[in-house]
Amino acid sequence: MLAVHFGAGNIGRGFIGALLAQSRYEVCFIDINDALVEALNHKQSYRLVKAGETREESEIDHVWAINSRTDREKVVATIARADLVTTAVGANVLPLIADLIAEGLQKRISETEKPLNVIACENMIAASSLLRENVYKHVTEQEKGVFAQRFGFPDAAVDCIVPNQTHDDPLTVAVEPYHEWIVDGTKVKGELPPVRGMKCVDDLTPYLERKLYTVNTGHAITAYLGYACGYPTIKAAIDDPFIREIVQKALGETGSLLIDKYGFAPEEHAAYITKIIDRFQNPYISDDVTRVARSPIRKLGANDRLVGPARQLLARGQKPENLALGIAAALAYDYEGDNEAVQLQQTIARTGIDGALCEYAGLSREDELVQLVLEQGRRLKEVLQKKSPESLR
Ligand SMILES: NC(=O)c1ccc[n+]([C@@H]2O[C@H](COP(=O)([O-])OP(=O)(O)OC[C@H]3O[C@@H](n4cnc5c(N)ncnc54)[C@H](O)[C@@H]3O)[C@@H](O)[C@H]2O)c1
Ligand SMILES: O=P(O)(O)OC[C@@H](O)[C@@H](O)[C@H](O)[C@H](O)CO
Repeated sequence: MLAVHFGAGNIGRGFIGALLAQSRYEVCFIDINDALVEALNHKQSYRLVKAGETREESEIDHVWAINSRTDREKVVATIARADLVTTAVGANVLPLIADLIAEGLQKRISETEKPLNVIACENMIAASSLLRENVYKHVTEQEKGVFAQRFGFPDAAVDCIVPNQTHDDPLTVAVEPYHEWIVDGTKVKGELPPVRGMKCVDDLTPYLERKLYTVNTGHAITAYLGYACGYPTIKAAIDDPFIREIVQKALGETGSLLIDKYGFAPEEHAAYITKIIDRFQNPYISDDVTRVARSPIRKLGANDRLVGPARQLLARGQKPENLALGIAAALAYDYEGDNEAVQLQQTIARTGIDGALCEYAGLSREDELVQLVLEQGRRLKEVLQKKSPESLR
């Protein structure tokens, strides 16, 4: 079996590609990073390290790669004969790879009637659906009919922390031992050849929202508060009692939303939160706050991990003060190495915090959430000033 996976980065090599290879797929990575592609083709394997107490190591083999910038035709031909296509390139990149996937699927139609599934493993609600929408922009009306019958774009929830890292061998990747990969089984076309660690469900939304609004909400707030307090890593940030308390309370807020919407058992959800905070404290992983905080404009999106649950809670008559404090911290994120942070700060300088929330989170100036974020922004400033006036950015 052949899997084509877009994005040979942290989650591509460390999680999706590794599980596929361990499930006896030959994995063809598609990337635009020359050095990575060359190294994968040279070695055709890489080392996977489980960053836990026992530090298990294994060799992932039967892998190779294509550079989609220089070898488009090869990518198209490989998609045409694949048994599965997956992505982990970043949500913002999905529209940029859609034309290439469309071309591969067009070629496939002329060669075989076999169905194929394309699963976007990105941190957002309905990433595969977004990819499908973008792929359909590149095909004719007539082709759309065949595409709809033959090609599935099941949405998915993926969870495994893979930090940025450097090793002597740049292909080596260390990942946390925990992982979860849940796929919307109702959108699968034909048979999905089994993948170790992948679970298909009939109703993905509760799992997807539980993951995004717990793991990623907590992670983002830890990162933005950690950055504001001058901590370099997620572990250092979550070890700070002030940050841990805010994160715990914010996850209490999203928890009440998730329990209310989907009927999760409160004790089980509390255990889920505890487990996640433990994962942030993993002493065998060093995860930079700037990785987790990356792309603050995307993270401030209307349905994303911060504003998404906060809006829903307000609509239910609840006041998510700790989420609002997390949003205020995200708006303060001014790391110069992050293009979105730079753009965010320019927008704030031009239009104010409320203007930025209107532009990026789809809110209006009168929205209760905007007022709550402004209020919590003042609280955050006071806390930080008391904590360490000299570290206040
Ligand atoms: N790292 C994690 O802990 C984690 C966990 C779950 C989900 N995710 C999600 O997985 C996705 C990837 O995250 P990551 O941490 O692996 O990022 P990463 O930066 O390590 O990897 C992304 C890879 O995509 C490649 N890429 C960029 N543009 C491309 C293009 N046009 N065509 C082909 N390849 C392209 C990059 O060169 C890079 O190798 C994101 O959506 C992220 O939210 C990450
Ligand atoms: O990948 P992002 O930028 O959406 O979010 C950063 C982290 O929160 C994320 O990568 C987590 O490590 C991951 O989602 C854990 O499963």
